[in-house]
Amino acid sequence: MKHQNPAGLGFVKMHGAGNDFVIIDTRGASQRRVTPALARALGDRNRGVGFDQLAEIRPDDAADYRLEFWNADGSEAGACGNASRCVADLMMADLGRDRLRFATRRGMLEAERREDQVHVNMGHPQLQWDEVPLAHETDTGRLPLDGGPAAVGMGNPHCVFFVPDAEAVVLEELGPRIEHDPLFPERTNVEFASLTATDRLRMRVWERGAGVTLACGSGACATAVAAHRRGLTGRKVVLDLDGGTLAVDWREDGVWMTGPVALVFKGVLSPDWLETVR
Ligand SMILES: N[C@H](CCC[C@H](N)C(=O)O)C(=O)O
Repeated sequence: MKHQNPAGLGFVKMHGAGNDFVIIDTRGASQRRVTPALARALGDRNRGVGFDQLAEIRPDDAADYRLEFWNADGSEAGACGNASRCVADLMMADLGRDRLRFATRRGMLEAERREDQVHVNMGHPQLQWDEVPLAHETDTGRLPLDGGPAAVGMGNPHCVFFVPDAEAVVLEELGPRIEHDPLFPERTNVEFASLTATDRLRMRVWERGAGVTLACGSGACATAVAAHRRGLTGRKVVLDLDGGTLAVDWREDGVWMTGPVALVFKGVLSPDWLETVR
């Protein structure tokens, strides 16, 4: 009865504002670790499970746990705000706590449950360029820009464009061109935002390694930081993304981000399927 083989790998599927994740806990000593090939295979929405990012929970001496993030194309991401909130929601329930600390490639981050939402401190932004010298046909008149784009790091790279109407942007066309522009040797996530009120932005995103996604937490943080530095908004902003609404508050201690989280299902990857992953 090979389908009852207990060597399958358990996972949890969650999403935050439609930004969807597979979460795998590999803290157990005998657990199979995530590899780029496993991330790519699992990220396949036809032959795998499908996700925007895969979050791997690892042990950590100084924190409650460590998180590694993988994109659907098998590449690694240094940060993922929405997956951080989803995993924190799970772990807080497990640990019976309302706050925790987790280690990531960009450093130690913290999360808190306040009322029914999980807030995560994404750390301080890394300000690269307030205006990127991007020589692109983005400014052809088809997509008028409100100034050049800004480049903001949130542990991962973001290139943020302010445009009069983010809805009009053809993400599939511009996103990959900017993602792969030689100005960004590690590629970049790409955001388009327009101001809809003094404290509100409409934002759409093309993610490095994942393509169009319904939301992006670190992208929302980067966009809020860029909007404030450009004098468009204060330090607290609400962002309406394709899959829901996120709120960002750039405080003294870092950029806090919050929004909804949902547990979709728990599952077990079959050993037969795992065998096919090379
Ligand atoms: N969805 C994520 C960001 C993924 C970024 C990833 N695509 C990268 O390569 O940096 C978030 O909520 O922050």
